[in-house]
Amino acid sequence: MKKVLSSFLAWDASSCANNECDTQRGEMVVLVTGAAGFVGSHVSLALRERGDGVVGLDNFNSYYPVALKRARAKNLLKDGVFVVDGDINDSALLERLFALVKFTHVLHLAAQAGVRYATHNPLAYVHSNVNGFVTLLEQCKNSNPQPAIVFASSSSVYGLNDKVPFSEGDTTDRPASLYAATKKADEALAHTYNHIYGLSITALRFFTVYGPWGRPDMAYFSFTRNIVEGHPIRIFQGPHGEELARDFTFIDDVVKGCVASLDTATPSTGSGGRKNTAAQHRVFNLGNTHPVKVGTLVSILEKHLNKKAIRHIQPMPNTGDVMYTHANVTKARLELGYTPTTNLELGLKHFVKWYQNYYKSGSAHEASMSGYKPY
Ligand SMILES: NC(=O)c1ccc[n+]([C@@H]2O[C@H](COP(=O)([O-])OP(=O)(O)OC[C@H]3O[C@@H](n4cnc5c(N)ncnc54)[C@H](O)[C@@H]3O)[C@@H](O)[C@H]2O)c1
Ligand SMILES: O=C(O)[C@H]1O[C@H](OP(=O)(O)OP(=O)(O)OC[C@H]2O[C@@H](n3ccc(=O)[nH]c3=O)[C@H](O)[C@@H]2O)[C@H](O)[C@@H](O)[C@@H]1O
Repeated sequence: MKKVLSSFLAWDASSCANNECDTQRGEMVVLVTGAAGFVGSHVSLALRERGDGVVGLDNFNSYYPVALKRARAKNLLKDGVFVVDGDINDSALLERLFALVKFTHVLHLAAQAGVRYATHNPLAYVHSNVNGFVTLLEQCKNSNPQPAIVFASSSSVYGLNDKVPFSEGDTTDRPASLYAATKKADEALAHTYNHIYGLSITALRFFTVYGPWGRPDMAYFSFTRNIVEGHPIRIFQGPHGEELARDFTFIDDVVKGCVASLDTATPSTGSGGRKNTAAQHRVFNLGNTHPVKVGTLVSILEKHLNKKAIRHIQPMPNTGDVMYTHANVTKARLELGYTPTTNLELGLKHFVKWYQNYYKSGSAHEASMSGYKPY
């Protein structure tokens, strides 16, 4: 594997041997799990572009078209980021990877995402989001040096809370979906590994992220496809006819939040499984702070696509959705300098432009979601 990796990596791993990297100057060596995914591919590129060392890890599963994941990985390779094809549950693989590369940071984005699919395949969530996370934490705990960890939690942990906007200190004990419950478990596990082993861990609660190279299972993407192809779309509403709303957040803003979280992450204080002193344990909302109704999102898409949607208004299925999300990002602004700058109108314009250009190639139509049709 060393030979394979070294031939692909465009940075000098030896300069970061013995943990001599100065993270304040951006000289980080980052393992990005889920690097072939939507958020992972964007952050990997951003890190690489400013000169950090990046190695990706992704199992290229078929939850949505594998061709899209392969296309993202191909783009990354052009910029010197090699994505290892493997599972975060493979502890032997992780051990070999960490022996080969002295990671200063781990950006952990690999997960089974999607709220409603959890009712179809709950064990996929337990496999990747719970077992996989513990396997990765164990590897980080046993590494010397121990990398600082930043990982993706989710706005879904706020569950059935109706106090808005959501702040990090709010309770998260009423998850509405199994997906949310696994993200809540991740946050609890992060606390434990910080408490016992001194691992430095930051949880980022993303709010419905969208943009170019996005996820075909998400509403903005599947709506676009259906509008273009002349198929109806289903718009869910609450039990009393209320419209659902989301704090849709553009990918570039989320990338900035991820990079700032890595830049401000302090090193872990344990070594080789032993704790020395308490290390950093943080939680941040990364949202847009302006919730938009799903029907309004559809109207914006109609405008950018110059085509009307066939709207079917339906009761929200009992599959884990919440009515409303809204982030308070004061904490992220103060500690990370996070300020979202792209509104939904502009962000969807970027997405539609990418969609129209990318789909000319047609390659994202390949593969399947293991027979699962979410919409
Ligand atoms: N996109 C959003 O709106 C959003 C919102 C909140 C939280 N999140 C979280 O952010 C992270 C990234 O989300 P995304 O939208 O990029 O999703 P994504 O599905 O595009 O990316 C996740 C990647 O992880 C990989 N993966 C899954 N299980 C794996 C395993 N066991 N081993 C190795 N690789 C594995 C997948 O192949 C995929 O490429 C996820 O943790 C997700 O739960 C996303
Ligand atoms: O912020 C989050 O934590 C979550 O954001 C998204 O989940 P979701 O908000 O459900 O995103 P979409 O699947 O794109 O749905 C957006 C909205 O459209 C609605 N919708 C979805 C699908 C559909 O056919 N019709 C419809 O009205 C949903 O009910 C929801 O209100 C991601 O898919 C999750 O992985 C992530 O954890």
